[in-house]
Amino acid sequence: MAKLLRAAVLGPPGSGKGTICKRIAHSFGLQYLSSGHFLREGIAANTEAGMLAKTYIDRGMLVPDQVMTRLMLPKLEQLRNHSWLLDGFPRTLAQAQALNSLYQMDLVISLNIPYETLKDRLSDRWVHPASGRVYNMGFNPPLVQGKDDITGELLIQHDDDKPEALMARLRHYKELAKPVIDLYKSQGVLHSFSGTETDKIWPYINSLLSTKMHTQPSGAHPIQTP
Ligand SMILES: Nc1nc2c(ncn2[C@@H]2O[C@H](COP(=O)(O)OP(=O)(O)O)[C@@H](O)[C@H]2O)c(=O)[nH]1
Ligand SMILES: Nc1ncnc2c1ncn2[C@@H]1O[C@H](COP(=O)(O)OP(=O)(O)O)[C@@H](O)[C@H]1O
Repeated sequence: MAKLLRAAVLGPPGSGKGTICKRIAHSFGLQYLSSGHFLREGIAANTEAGMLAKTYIDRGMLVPDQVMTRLMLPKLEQLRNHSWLLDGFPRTLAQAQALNSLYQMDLVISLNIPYETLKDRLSDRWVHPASGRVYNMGFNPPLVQGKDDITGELLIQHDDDKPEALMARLRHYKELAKPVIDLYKSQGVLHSFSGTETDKIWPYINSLLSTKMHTQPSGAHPIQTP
């Protein structure tokens, strides 16, 4: 059985996790799972977990660990015969330990982006709720302003992207992400990237994934998730 790739991208809100995960999934045919997207699906579907998550997200807080592991781990179990890439999970040490009890991570990418850049990006972030497709008026604008390229449906801005919510989110992110980053550093699988432009960081990530994927055929599956 070819060894499968287990990878994750960590970073504060607006750091480009989703943008980079989409590029990796597209270039390497990896299954891509976004914790934020699954949470928003639960909120849109009015599930019990979704309603609970919304109370935390609206206050710029992280959703409780047991809600996140109950949401994410069964999805990974369904993909046990595929390589996969995680966007935005794990975000706390408890989540990382729950993940590590089931899977040995091969590669964890940590994005270090300056606060001012995050603030500017999030103020221009527009999303298509149903698909999770993300746009940015400066970086990747929609073909028609305010409309999703594929469906033509209206784009929205997340309440938690507003500057006043960002400070809280960033503070929470930093204090909770540090032990996760230290854990993967101690396992020798962490790769950190700093900068203010995804297009400048991408070539390094691309070559890192190429090395990882070619040293262990991933059994990758060509189906993309949004
Ligand atoms: N100006 C600019 N915007 C970017 C860049 N990379 C990503 N973005 C946009 O910034 C916002 C945050 O990116 P996203 O991938 O959603 O970050 P995430 O919150 O970490 O998943 C989105 O609107 C992206 O389209 C970049 O290099 N420059
Ligand atoms: N792994 C996680 N653990 C706890 N909360 C999470 C997790 N992933 C996402 N969330 C919550 O959902 C919100 C949106 O997540 P996401 O879509 O990844 O956006 P961002 O990367 O901009 O924070 C986060 O701000 C956080 O409140």
